[in-house]
Amino acid sequence: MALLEIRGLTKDFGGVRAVDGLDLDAAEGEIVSVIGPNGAGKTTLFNLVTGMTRPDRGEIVFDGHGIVGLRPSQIIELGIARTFQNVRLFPEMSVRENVMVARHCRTRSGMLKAVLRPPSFRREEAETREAAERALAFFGARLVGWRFDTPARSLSYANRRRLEIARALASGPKLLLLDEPTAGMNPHETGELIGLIRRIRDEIDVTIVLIEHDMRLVKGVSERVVVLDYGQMIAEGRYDEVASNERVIEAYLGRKASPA
Ligand SMILES: Nc1ncnc2c1ncn2[C@@H]1O[C@H](COP(=O)(O)OP(=O)(O)OP(=O)(O)O)[C@@H](O)[C@H]1O
Repeated sequence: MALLEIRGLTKDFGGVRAVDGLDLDAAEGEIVSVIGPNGAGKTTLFNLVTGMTRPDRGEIVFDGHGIVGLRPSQIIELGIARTFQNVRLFPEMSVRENVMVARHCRTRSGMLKAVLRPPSFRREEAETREAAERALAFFGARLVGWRFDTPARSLSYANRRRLEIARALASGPKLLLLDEPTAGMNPHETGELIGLIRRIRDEIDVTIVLIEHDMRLVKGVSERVVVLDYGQMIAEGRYDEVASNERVIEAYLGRKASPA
């Protein structure tokens, strides 16, 4: 059984059908890229899976649970984490704190314990801190050591994007959704990210679905590529299969990104 099963997913915004009867699966441990021209419905798909938007029709089953109608926080607890197209961090909080916040969906202490700070709270906080530091260590030296305590706003753009991924990992997901992880990165940084995404899958045992316009990354990481256009899946397969598919080439003609 697939880890994620989407059936007949449909979402309208006024007169626009952003997602149109979509069926999509992701198997455990797979890396799937979702590509398509601007406005194809990719981000709406992520918003539907994470509970930020409610579908008009269709089913989303994750790890055996129907998740349509659950709150985003419940979906995170079940094991789906995401990053956003535009970086969304707490700029004044430190690098470590930004990641610790995400870990709180796995902790049990409430407000009262946070004020009284009994030993059980302090133990849990130490564990949260260690989990955050482990997630940050995934990026080599870039986000560790003295950077643990620097405010997120002082990081370079590429490091802020890395921090977002670390934060998503700290929530302990089974499924990681990355929305345009290379946006704003230079070719060298993109090259690094290709290796990193594979390492995350191999070492943390997480399934990854990503939206991406940079075809170098799509080619470099995907086991399967799904192409959307006007909310429908128009092609699916290995990168070289979809890149030479006539419907895909046609969908991209005259639009921004192209599957070269
Ligand atoms: N909240 C909203 N209200 C109205 N229309 C929306 C909303 N969100 C998305 N849409 C519309 O739904 C369609 C799909 O948008 P979506 O952002 O999902 O596409 P996308 O494939 O992620 O595009 P891009 O590659 O540009 O990020 C577009 O026509 C968009 O204008």
